[in-house]
Parts: sequence; C-alpha cells; structure tokens
Amino acid sequence: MPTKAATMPHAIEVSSLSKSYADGFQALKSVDLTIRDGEIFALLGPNGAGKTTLINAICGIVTPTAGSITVSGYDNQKDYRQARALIGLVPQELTTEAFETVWSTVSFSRGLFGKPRDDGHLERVLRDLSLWNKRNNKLITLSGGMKRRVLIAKALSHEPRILFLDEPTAGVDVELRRDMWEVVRELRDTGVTIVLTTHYIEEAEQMADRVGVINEGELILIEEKNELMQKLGQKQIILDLNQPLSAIPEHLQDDRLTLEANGMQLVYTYDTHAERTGITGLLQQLRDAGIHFHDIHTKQSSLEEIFVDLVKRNP
Ligand SMILES: Nc1ncnc2c1ncn2[C@@H]1O[C@H](COP(=O)(O)OP(=O)(O)OP(=O)(O)O)[C@@H](O)[C@H]1O
Repeated sequence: MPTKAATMPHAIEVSSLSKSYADGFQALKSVDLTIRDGEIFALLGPNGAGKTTLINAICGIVTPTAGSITVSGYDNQKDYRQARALIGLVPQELTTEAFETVWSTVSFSRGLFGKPRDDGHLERVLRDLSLWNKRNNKLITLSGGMKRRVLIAKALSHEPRILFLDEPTAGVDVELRRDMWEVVRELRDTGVTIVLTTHYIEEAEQMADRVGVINEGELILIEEKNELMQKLGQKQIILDLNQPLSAIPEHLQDDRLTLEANGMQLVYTYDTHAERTGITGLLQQLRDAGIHFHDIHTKQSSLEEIFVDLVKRNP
C-alpha cells in the first residue's frame, strides 16, 4: 500500500535528511525541504555544497544515512517504483550512448519505466526541444548542446510530474540557455514541478518561484524569490550630475553616499525596508549645495549579491 496522505501531498517532502558518504564525509546535514506542486524551485549553492547529493537522494540514486523523502506522498524507499516513475532527472554529466540514435535512446528511456509505446508523445518532446530533425542521428554526431537536449528528452520520455535539472545550462551558450528556460517554462505551464540546481544566479533570478540556498550540506535559506530579493536587497539611487564633482562636500558626507564615474555620478545606497530612507533629505541637501543632476535612476541588488552575502555570513 502506498503511504499516500489523505490530503493532496506536496510534490516533494524531505525531512531531516542526512547523508554521509562511505569515507565519512557528511554531504547533507538534516535537510528539511518541501517542494510545492507546480512550482519552479531553484537550488543554489557553491561547488560541493550538496546540491547533487540532495537531488540524487530524492531520485533514489543516493541512499540517505537518515531522514525520509516522499514524492507526491510516496515514500521514495518503500514505494520506490511509484515515486521514481513520477520523476524525470536530467543529470549533470553528459553520458549518452554514442552510437544510438536520438529516437531509439529516448524511446528506450520510456520503456525503462514500463510505459506503453507512445510515438506521438516522443515526437512532441523532440519537436519542443528542436531535436525532431535530428531524430535519426547517432548521438556521437550531435553538438554538446544538442546532447544536453537529448538528456532532457530522455528525462521527459515517461511523462514525469516532477523534473529535476542538475546544472542544466552549465557550459551551454546563451542562446541554448534561453531555449532551455523557455522549455522549462512551457513544462511548468503544463503543471510539471521543476527543481533545478544552478551556480548561475541569473538563472534562478529569471526562472524560479522559490529559491533555496545550500552551503556545506545545510539548507541555509528557503524563500520566495521576490520576497528574498525584497527582504535582503538594497537599492541604489544613481544621480547623473550636470557637473563633475572632485569630492563629496564635507557636510554631505555619509557612508551611504559615494562618488562614481569620474565624479559624474552620486550613488546613494539605502535599505528598501528602512523606516527612513533619507532620500528626501538627501535631495534637499543637494539642492541647497547647488549640485544639479540631469537624470536619476535606481538599481536593486541582484540575487548574486544577496547570495554571496549569505554564503559569507554562513561560512
Ligand atoms: N561518492 C562520494 N564519496 C565521498 N564524497 C562525495 C561523494 N560524492 C560527493 N561527495 C562530496 O560531497 C560534497 C557534496 O557534493 P555534491 O556533488 O552534492 O555537491 P554540489 O553542490 O552538487 O557541487 P557542484 O556544484 O560542484 O556540482 C562534496 O564535498 C563532494 O566531494
């Protein structure tokens, strides 16, 4: 009997998950994580943080030392087959069967999950990934980017409800990255839950509904992307001056104010959530000091800055 909960279960429920490898290295330290149905979740972390270990544990490739994992309510050890059938995994490594054709490798993958033949589904997948006209090519004749698309096609061959992409765009060019993002968004629109790991903060920023940051085996933060950016983000006001300044006038000196672009820009950094941003006062003081500007723009700190800051604070 599946251990399915009576209420609608979450796509993934990870609880108190730890993993120590045979050499004693502890790659995951009591990780708790819920992935909601239908979301795009980005797992960010530096090299060796434990991203792949976590994904592989969920997919049943790595055996946890402690803790539990359910996939749509199915325990990924007790109900392994049901849990695994719901998952598609696009691995980090480019391992493909060099002399197989695109079509046969993808249809073989579907067969592995005991799914009946469905050429229509495979055709749709290959067309969506712009691989249809390469379907009879041997994998060895494909470019690296195309091979990566084949890995995605394989992972989608058995119509999974949850797709894991481990560093999907590592080493691919900008165009292919955009295409992949597009494919991922389209999948999400069909209700597929997506979990991706990435070093590219830009990827998380563009794609994710929620972001988790993992560092040295610990999940140090899980947050809605927008809230994360708001909560931790600082904003800057950039004033383009009419006349360059050689220095900030004495009475205007403030840690938050810097002179940049060879004296042509004044940059004021403030916390969006501070009770008083000090903007009104600053503009008044500039006017009083006879400093005029011809343009004003704002800049919000990126997820990258937030991430670097977080990892630094949790060494
Ligand atoms: N089979 C193994 N035996 C021992 N240690 C391992 C094994 N596999 C991974 N590790 C270690 O566990 C830690 C986490 O590795 P993991 O591959 O999960 O990191 P990652 O966050 O995916 O890194 P990257 O971004 O570099 O892919 C690393 O220190 C790694 O060396």
